[in-house]
Amino acid sequence: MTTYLITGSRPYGGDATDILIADGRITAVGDSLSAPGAEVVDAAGLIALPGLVDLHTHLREPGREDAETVETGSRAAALGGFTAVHAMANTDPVADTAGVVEQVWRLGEQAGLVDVVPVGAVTVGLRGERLAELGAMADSAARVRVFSDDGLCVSDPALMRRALEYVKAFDGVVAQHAEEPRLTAGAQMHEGDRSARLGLTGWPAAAEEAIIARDVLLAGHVGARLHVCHVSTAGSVELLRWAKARGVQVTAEVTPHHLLLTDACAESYDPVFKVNPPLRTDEDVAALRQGLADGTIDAVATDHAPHAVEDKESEWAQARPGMLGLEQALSVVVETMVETGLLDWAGVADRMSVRPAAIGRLAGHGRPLAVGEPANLLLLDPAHRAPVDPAALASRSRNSPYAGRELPGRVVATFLRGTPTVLDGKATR
Ligand SMILES: NC(=O)N[C@@H](CC(=O)O)C(=O)O
Ligand SMILES: [Zn+2]
Ligand SMILES: [Zn+2]
Repeated sequence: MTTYLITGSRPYGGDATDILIADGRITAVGDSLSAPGAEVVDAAGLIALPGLVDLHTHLREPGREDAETVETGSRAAALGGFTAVHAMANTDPVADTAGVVEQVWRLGEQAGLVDVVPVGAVTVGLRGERLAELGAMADSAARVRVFSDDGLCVSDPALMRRALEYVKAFDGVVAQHAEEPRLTAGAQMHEGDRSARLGLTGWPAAAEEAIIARDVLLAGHVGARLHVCHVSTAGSVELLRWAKARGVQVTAEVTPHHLLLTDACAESYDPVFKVNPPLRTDEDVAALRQGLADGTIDAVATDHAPHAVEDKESEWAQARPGMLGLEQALSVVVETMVETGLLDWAGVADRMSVRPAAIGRLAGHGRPLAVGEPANLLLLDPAHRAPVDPAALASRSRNSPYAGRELPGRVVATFLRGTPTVLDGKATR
């Protein structure tokens, strides 16, 4: 393995120093390190952070390889500074057996750009009728710990309770897509003044909050771990704060798009802004940022949801919900959380690496930048600003809500266990 000497970067935005990487680990951190034979990476002016961990990625393989594959999604992830991504189970076939999760895991190993960690479905075929083989997926080579029917809500409370009880046996967690389906039939966007004016059926905040309220009570009752996917409303943040204060083992994530964009985007009728849960109001965005800053929301997760052109470029009501996220996630967090003074760089590392790794029980990720640790890290140029060009994305899909928008920060390099997956801003494979 090549030895790398990263010179002059600022770990967690602190003082500039050198980092030496050998045999997949960080072997020295200090000033003016010398390492004969090492490949030198000049990182003056760059911030060093632990490799990012995404709890919520749609890689679309198997089934929709025209929209994304494990390989193309892994490349997008590496370019975004990620070293591990959780691959959601709403594929075709659904990842509800040991066979499918092992297939996804192997495809990730072959691509070799990030650790692809499969999420297992909670119910067979995401149908919400009976539990999938959770134990077999946990025991498989993929070692599944996160279970989710994401895309759909486990809406039956008795089934949700049984799933929570079941995953305790292997320290698993149920990641809930909180949407009471009886309240969102035909919903197209956030329910409020704007949806009324635009004539689009609304998705009320209460549809999300009702499920979160129910689920934190269930998780508290059975003593299990619950994770709430893509929290989008101020009321959800309040419920999470209440549940955590009562000692419920609940964690939650917010997406970059819910930190930046609002339902005003729907005025354009451009379906690139159609997503579940929908973009909400300015007040919701402010509460989500505050909740992430104070730790009520544990993590940023992308909900990277690639869609083929024919599924996205249609009229609003026909378009599939979901937007790309991996390649711009860190930039959006820099704009919404760092440049606003809500989080420092250590806080970014905590919410995008340390805590998501802990929630997914990924031992080798979310580790400090310190001697002896696995060399999973990224180098970011915080001064770089450029408009997003969807044609330049590594994802196979083009449904970026940030097209043409200028965002701060550029990932210059990513290392996965000491091997560069990105150098000079380009994927190495
Ligand atoms: N977020 C979305 O709007 N869509 C996701 C499913 C999901 O995350 O609920 C998808 O799979 O496309
Ligand atoms: Zn979802
Ligand atoms: Zn999702």
